[in-house]
Amino acid sequence: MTTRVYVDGQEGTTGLRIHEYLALRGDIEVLKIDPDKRKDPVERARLLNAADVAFLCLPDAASREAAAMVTNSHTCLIDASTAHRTASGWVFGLPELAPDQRQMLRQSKRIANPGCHATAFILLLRPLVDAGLVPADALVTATSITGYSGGGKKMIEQYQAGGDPALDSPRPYGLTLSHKHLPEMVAHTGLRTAPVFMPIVANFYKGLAVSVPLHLQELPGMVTGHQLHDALSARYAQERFVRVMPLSDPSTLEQGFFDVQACNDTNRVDIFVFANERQAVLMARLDNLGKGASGAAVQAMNVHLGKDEGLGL
Ligand SMILES: NC(=O)C1=CN([C@@H]2O[C@H](COP(=O)(O)OP(=O)(O)OC[C@H]3O[C@@H](n4cnc5c(N)ncnc54)[C@H](OP(=O)(O)O)[C@@H]3O)[C@@H](O)[C@H]2O)C=CC1
Ligand SMILES: CC(=O)N[C@@H](CCC(=O)OP(=O)(O)O)C(=O)O
Repeated sequence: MTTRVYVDGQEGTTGLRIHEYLALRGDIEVLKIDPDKRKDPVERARLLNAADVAFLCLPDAASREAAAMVTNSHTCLIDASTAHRTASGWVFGLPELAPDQRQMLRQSKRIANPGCHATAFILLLRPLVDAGLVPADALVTATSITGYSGGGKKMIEQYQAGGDPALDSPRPYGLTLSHKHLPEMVAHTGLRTAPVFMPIVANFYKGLAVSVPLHLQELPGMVTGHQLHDALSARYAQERFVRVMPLSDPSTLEQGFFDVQACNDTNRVDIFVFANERQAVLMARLDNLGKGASGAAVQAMNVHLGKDEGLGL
């Protein structure tokens, strides 16, 4: 039996990439909206209600509007926006979050997929908070380096137009210290306090790496880099899309520089612990359009439908 899928926001960065994944599948019938009607509420409502699964690849306000248009109990919504990530009644679309997450995704018709920075941050911290190695009341900081496609169509156009020398160098942002991913970072790690979070966008298309520095002496007991690494390795041992790299990854240290783009065109997250006796830096890298957005959305659909989680890449 084929699954009928509609992508609301089909012309956007996330929507287009989801279509590329769906095109590889024989078990999916894609419901397309006439391009002239793509913002027509009547036509959108018709297709949203006709779909078994509908992806919302829209700005937050339009996602809330789309969710309200679904009047049947059958359609499963998978929202890529920030609108519902901590909302009650919605399950967080990160299968690797906790042992019972897949079961919750199977049962729910409302799935809110994580933000790209948040995916990396949560996958680093959640197992360590659960294991008591990082206490829930720890005060944590995080930096993220991201490609410009994370900013959607407008930012992509701005970078690709060229001619603005300010865009040549990396640009820190989120300097109001209220980035939109902070609520989900708190809600899904178990941390009580939001991290000080500084994202940096740079002049490359895609790829993202979040870094979390830790002073080991500030953690309870005598936590070592080995323990942090062991806890992450144990949690993700059975996860096909999360790879925990060797402690203080020798090949990265040999190169001397971290490659932010090495997960591009995959649905993978690579996790690193670099450590000495006093300090550690946790790092997670992913493709912001893959595991950070469209790949994750298709994976969540596969989990919901009880299908193989692979994306057919
Ligand atoms: N890019 C990324 O790395 C990630 C993005 N996300 C989230 O996914 C969502 C989509 O992001 P992204 O694809 O980057 O954004 P884009 O700006 O690339 O695309 C958004 C699309 O939504 C369309 N749209 C806007 N309003 C409406 C409406 N009322 N009805 C129907 N369509 C509408 C836009 O149309 P038009 O073409 O006319 O502008 C556009 O095609 C956002 O909430 C974003 O935050 C999540 C994770 C990562
Ligand atoms: C470079 C850039 O601007 N990136 C976006 C994040 C993209 C993402 O994950 O987005 P959503 O939360 O919108 O789903 C940002 O930091 O706001």
